[in-house]
Amino acid sequence: MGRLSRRQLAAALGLPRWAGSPPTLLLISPTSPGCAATMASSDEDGTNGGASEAGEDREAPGKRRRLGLLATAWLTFYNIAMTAGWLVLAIAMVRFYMEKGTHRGLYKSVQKTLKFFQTFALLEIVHCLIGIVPTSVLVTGVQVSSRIFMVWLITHSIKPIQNEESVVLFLVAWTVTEITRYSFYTFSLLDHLPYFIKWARYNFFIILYPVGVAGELLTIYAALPYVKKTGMFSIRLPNKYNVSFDYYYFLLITMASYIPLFPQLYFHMLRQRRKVLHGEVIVEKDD
Ligand SMILES: CCCCCCCCCCCCC/C=C/C(=O)SCCNC(=O)CCNC(=O)[C@H](O)C(C)(C)COP(=O)(O)OP(=O)(O)OC[C@H]1O[C@@H](n2cnc3c(N)ncnc32)[C@H](O)[C@@H]1OP(=O)(O)O
Repeated sequence: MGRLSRRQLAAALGLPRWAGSPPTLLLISPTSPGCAATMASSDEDGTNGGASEAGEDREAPGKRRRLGLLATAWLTFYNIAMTAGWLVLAIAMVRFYMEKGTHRGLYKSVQKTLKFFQTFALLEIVHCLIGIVPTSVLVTGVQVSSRIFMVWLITHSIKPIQNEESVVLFLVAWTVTEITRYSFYTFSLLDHLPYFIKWARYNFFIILYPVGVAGELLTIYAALPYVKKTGMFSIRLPNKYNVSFDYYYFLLITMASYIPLFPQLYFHMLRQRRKVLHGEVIVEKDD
């Protein structure tokens, strides 16, 4: 029996063709002079940019690739569940605010739903790892882990900050983003993507990303005095393992890490926006 190529193997397993090592891509924009920069960026961020094969089945940017039946069914279920979860959260937040007229107590009233659906999003890293979505593991990993960190190690663990305005800031930014993003994926999978959803997916983030990040940073900042005072999650010397860890300094380092990481995610989304909304054509170079 002859050896299967990576593509044949992926097809046999019902996985998309980008499973395994991604092909080298060129992004060519017929309308934009930024072609060289775009080429570089696609390689830099480690994604295949959602590109498909050159040749007879080359697809337009943003057009969905063929997935196995099982993968499509799972992703459709996952995206519908996530859209519904974040919609429930949005409705609960609006109702809370309309009834109470204050943001105080809002986090407490929605925390269970938030924790459940944000933690469920860890599956997104799995989706990338097993190759059923073509997003970069690194980009998704940073995005999801920073959210998990905010939910569990900051807001859940540090009760005195739960009523900060900054918590509402990131909650609103995350909620609007996720309703848009998961409904975008759902409608794309069903091949009925309304233009408004596509437009919203690649425009809302321009405002929501900085708003969300500002909310996250201000919340961590508000947590600092409490963490310093209580020494929570910190390990002091001497101890039998001879290890020390200071959560306060860890938080300072985490805040500083937003400086290099956030622009990368933001520019990644701006590149995706150019590709999907402004139709930069993707040509694959054979590897
Ligand atoms: C331990 C502590 C660590 C702390 C570290 C701190 C540093 C943190 C620094 C930065 C922190 C950022 C924090 C984030 C805050 C916020 O979220 S604020 C609110 C605003 N946020 C956003 O706007 C988020 C934007 N992010 C995203 O949209 C994505 O999450 C992404 C991961 C960045 C990926 O986007 P993109 O590259 O556009 O890829 P995809 O949308 O995933 O699309 C690629 C193709 O894959 C298909 N696909 C992906 N997922 C699915 C799915 N679930 N179902 C079906 N299909 C999917 C998608 O359709 C695309 O396919 P094609 O169209 O065929 O190409």
